[in-house]
Amino acid sequence: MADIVRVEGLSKSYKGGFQALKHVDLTIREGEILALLGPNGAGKTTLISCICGITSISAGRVLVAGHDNVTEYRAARSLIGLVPQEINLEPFETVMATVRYSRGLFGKKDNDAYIDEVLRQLSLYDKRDTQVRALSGGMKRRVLIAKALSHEPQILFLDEPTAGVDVSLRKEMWQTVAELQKRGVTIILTTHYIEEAEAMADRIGIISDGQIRLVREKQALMHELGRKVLRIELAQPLTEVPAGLDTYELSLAKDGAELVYTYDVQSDGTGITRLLTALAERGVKVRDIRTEQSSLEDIFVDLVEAEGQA
Ligand SMILES: Nc1ncnc2c1ncn2[C@@H]1O[C@H](COP(=O)(O)OP(=O)(O)OP(=O)(O)O)[C@@H](O)[C@H]1O
Repeated sequence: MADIVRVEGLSKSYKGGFQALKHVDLTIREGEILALLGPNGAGKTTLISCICGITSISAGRVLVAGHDNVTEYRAARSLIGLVPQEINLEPFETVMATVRYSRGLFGKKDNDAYIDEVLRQLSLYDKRDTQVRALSGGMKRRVLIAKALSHEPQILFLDEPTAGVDVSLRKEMWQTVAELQKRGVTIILTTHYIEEAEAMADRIGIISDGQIRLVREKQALMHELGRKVLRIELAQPLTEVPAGLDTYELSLAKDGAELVYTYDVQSDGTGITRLLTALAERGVKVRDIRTEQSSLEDIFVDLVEAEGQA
């Protein structure tokens, strides 16, 4: 996959001196969905605003399909659509007029056939003559996407597309984004919902404190992170892990009252039944068992904390 956006050594300090981005390097691949995941205030909005050229850069540069987004602003910007976090629509305008107006802002010639196509993609076509105020929240969000797509960009940035949105609308948005990707749009979204990154992204970038902590294929990340812990409460405490169980990743906790088995969720068999049988054969009596998923969230928090201390 070719690179469509390159961010090189990007730093951003706001007036007053606060440094929101610290030497960020990031490559976005053509056709992918990249989720930028990070806690509040991590710098996600600042990063996409800098890439889109609506916030000034303090150091470094951004290339959009080879165009520097400062020295070749127009060429770079014309390739980008940005869906902002806030719904800022003119309530009395119709859907069609709203989207047409956005296209005009980019100096593009009228092309209602294209806009109709975008509205169809977003299931808004039958609302094209409806005033924005009469739309549901989900439809308004799709109008924001239609506006962002109005000038035929190749890259779409979605800033927290589902913040404050209920579960069914969130799923609807995920579907919409997947459809857009199928049609060849490269998509970058910011989110602090881990399950959103998990559901949608090809790659996940984790950002905190103005720095990209890692960017990884989702599958690889889930593989690394998809570990579970089985806590086996023992009837009698042990002083050491019973012999002959080397194939299991076992440790003792709670002064030997608990045997902890860590296993990979992705592997075909978890080995739990075999482990429990092996324990019974060794006379180890089990009082209770419970599992804990080491979620993407745990790993995310661990990672952000560990990196923060490094
Ligand atoms: N215009 C501004 N002036 C000064 N500081 C700002 C400005 N905009 C953002 N910041 C600060 O920069 C940091 C990063 O903000 P940003 O909005 O990029 O974070 P975010 O990751 O998008 O957060 P959220 O998930 O809450 O939207 C925050 O500490 C924020 O307070």
